[in-house]
Parts: sequence; structure tokens; C-alpha cells
Amino acid sequence: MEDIMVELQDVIKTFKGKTAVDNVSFSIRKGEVVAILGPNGAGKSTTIMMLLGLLEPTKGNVSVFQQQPNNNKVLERIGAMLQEVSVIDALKVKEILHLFRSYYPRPMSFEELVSFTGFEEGDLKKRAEKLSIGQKRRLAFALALAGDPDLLFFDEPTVGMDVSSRNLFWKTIDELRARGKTIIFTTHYLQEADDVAERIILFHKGAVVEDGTPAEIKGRLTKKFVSFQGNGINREAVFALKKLPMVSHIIAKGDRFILETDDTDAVLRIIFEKKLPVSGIELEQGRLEDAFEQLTEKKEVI
Ligand SMILES: Nc1ncnc2c1ncn2[C@@H]1O[C@H](COP(=O)(O)OP(=O)(O)OP(=O)(O)O)[C@@H](O)[C@H]1O
Repeated sequence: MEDIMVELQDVIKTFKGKTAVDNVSFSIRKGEVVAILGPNGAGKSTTIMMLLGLLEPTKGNVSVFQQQPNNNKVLERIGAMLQEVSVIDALKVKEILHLFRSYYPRPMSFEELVSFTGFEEGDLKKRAEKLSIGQKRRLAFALALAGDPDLLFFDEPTVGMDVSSRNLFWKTIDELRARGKTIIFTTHYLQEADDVAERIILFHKGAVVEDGTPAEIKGRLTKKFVSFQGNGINREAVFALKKLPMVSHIIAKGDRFILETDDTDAVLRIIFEKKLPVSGIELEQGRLEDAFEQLTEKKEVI
């Protein structure tokens, strides 16, 4: 289809016999803002490196704009900001921006790039080596935009940013989205994915374990929870709760018990009817964190 920007079909990537990406297929359409999530080592960076043409898949097919990713015509239309930010220290910011613009056939205007970085006139005259870490990241962001790309990749873009820089970053992303750009990012801050992404692709052990809107993922995966402090509660009472038909299991976390259930009202009724000696009752439902944990983390299940 015309508007498919990125496509992976049955992609496998192994490193010396170890599988990093295990039979992954998905496609991303023009204008989507997609978060790629997953614990460390899940295969996110390897997947992005294949999309950028920096790694070859061991098996399967990766295409960007329906072409091989490592082709110049494709690379001209992609911007990326990866975790390692390195810029040419000896040049002034202004010179670096001009240099990067010169690499592309239809660059973004210099003024526009500067406005996206939020740099002041004085910053433009600084040598890159004199920039703070935060300013280097802003410069790297501008360099990702230099070619006025159709497709943007950001790997953990907000790591190390303070709250106001983070807000500014997402505001800018919103502007880019409004211009019809396709944006793919990874993050360990699930709240960001929930707030910003229209779609989440969740990786675990090299495979895609979920793919949908944040609301769909929360709705599909997140059970509801009743949790309480149970200092005075005895083991028999816990086992009795565990046997209830609406309770799927009970987790002990520190001094709290967390009951997973599809009917929080019924659980509360039972706690009160049986006058169980619990305190600090909390109800939780629909958090992306829970969906993420259910799919990717092990907890002590009793
Ligand atoms: N160049 C490489 N050589 C050998 N193994 C690698 C290489 N790159 C990645 N791996 C392994 O592949 C697996 C997936 O790694 P990858 O970096 O893609 O995960 P990730 O989801 O991006 O993790 P993180 O959130 O830590 O960046 C890991 O087990 C990693 O050790």
C-alpha cells in the first residue's frame, strides 16, 4: 500500500547464534506516532538499527518507503537521534547546522531548525565542545531534522532531560506530527508512551508481544487490582481469597498483598463482610505499567 513507511516481514536477527529479534512482523503507516517498548535486551535497538540500514537481518525482509533501508534515496528521507550523541566538537553550532543541511536535497530552512532547537543567537556561535549535555542533545535533535525527513527515529530521546526540556521535546514532536511526519521512538518512561504514542509495539525476548493503541493494550491486558496492607491477616485468609472465582492470583510485594481480579467490587465486599484485618486498601486499573509488567516481568506469585 502507498502509505506504508516501514515494514518488517518475518525478521530474525541472530548474533553468533543468539537470537536478538525473533520472527518479527509489523508495518507502520504515514503519520503514525509509534512507541517501541520493552525491557532491556528485548530487541528494540536491533530492530531500529535494521530499519536504519545499519544492520542486516539474518532472515526475513525489512523495508522503508518500500525499498531497502540502506539506499541513499531512503536515507535522505530519514532522521534519527540515537542514544549516543556525538557532534563535531571543533565546529560552531551554526556551521554544523549548515553542514548537515548541505547533505540533503530538500533541507529544512536554517531558521526553522534553529527554532526547533530553541537556541539563542549566542549558542549558535559556540563551538560544539562548549555545549552542555542538554544543548548537545538539542543539537542532535536539530541534526535529525536537517533533511526535513518524512520518517523520524528517536531512541530514548528524553533520557537525562529535566521536566521542562521533556515537555518542550514532546511539544515539538506534536508539531512534527501535525506536519504529517511519521515518528518512531523508544522509551523506558511508560507514561510518555501512554501520553504521546498513538500506537505501542511491545517487545519481549526478541518478539512482539503486543501491538495496539495504549487504550487497547490497557483494556486487553490490564486486569484490575485490589491491594492492601495485611499485617494482621493469616495465611488461611489469604488462601481463602485466592480461591475466590473472581481472583486470578495474589502477589506479595513488600508488606502489601495485591489481588488481581476482574471484579474489584466483589473483592471489596468480601473483605468487608469477613472483616479482614487489612488497611490502606487501594484499587488500580488500566495502567500501562501493569500491562507491561504482566507481559514482561516475573513476580513472586503465591
Ligand atoms: N552487536 C551485538 N552482538 C551481540 N549481541 C548483541 C549485539 N547487539 C545486541 N545484542 C544482543 O541482542 C539482544 C537484544 O538487544 P537490543 O540492544 O536490541 O535490546 P534493546 O531492547 O534495545 O535493549 P535496551 O533497552 O537495553 O537498549 C540482547 O541480548 C543483546 O545483548
